[in-house]
Amino acid sequence: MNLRDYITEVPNFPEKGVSFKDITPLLEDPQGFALAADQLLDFTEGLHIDKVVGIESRGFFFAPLLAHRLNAGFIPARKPGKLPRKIHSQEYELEYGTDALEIHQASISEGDRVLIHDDVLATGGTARAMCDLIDNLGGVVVQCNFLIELSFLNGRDKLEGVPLKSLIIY
Ligand SMILES: O=P(O)(O)OC[C@H]1O[C@H](OP(=O)(O)OP(=O)(O)O)[C@H](O)[C@@H]1O
Ligand SMILES: Nc1ncnc2[nH]cnc12
Repeated sequence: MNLRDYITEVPNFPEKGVSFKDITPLLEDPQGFALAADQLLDFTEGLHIDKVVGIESRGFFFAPLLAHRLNAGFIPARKPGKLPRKIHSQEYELEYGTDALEIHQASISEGDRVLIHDDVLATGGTARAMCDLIDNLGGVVVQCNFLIELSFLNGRDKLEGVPLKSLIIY
């Protein structure tokens, strides 16, 4: 099976006009899961990576596995108010209003080479915020990788200069 065959498109979720890309069938299938993990890892071939940042919540499905296989640390980027120690925060724009992502300040050291992983690149606001957060802490974003890219939303335009890789492009 092709990776795309594991994704179910759900029309009008979570709101009218949105075609939601549901990755849970891929997660539920051991072959699909392994194929996706292997191909995400292939994207990082030849790169030295110290830390893998996964974005809450769907970025948490693969980021820890990638970190383990790369012998790198896993860093959860969380929605506000969840992390107990000193944090760094970055706001980003949603269709209506703003949200923010936070990581522990101590999680990134100056010069750390960081892979950012999330399930979907849509408008790019989330990934841009994450890149800015890592930059501000002195880390170097060596790649952002995604299971799915919704190319018609032009997320790449917000991430100019950042190496981007996506497994499935709509
Ligand atoms: O490129 P963008 O337009 O910023 O959108 C992409 C983000 O949207 C989804 O997360 P969501 O906020 O729905 O949260 P979830 O992972 O907790 O479901 C997805 O998992 C990405 O993180
Ligand atoms: N259409 C979509 N499907 C799944 N996740 C998303 N995140 C943002 N847009 C999405």
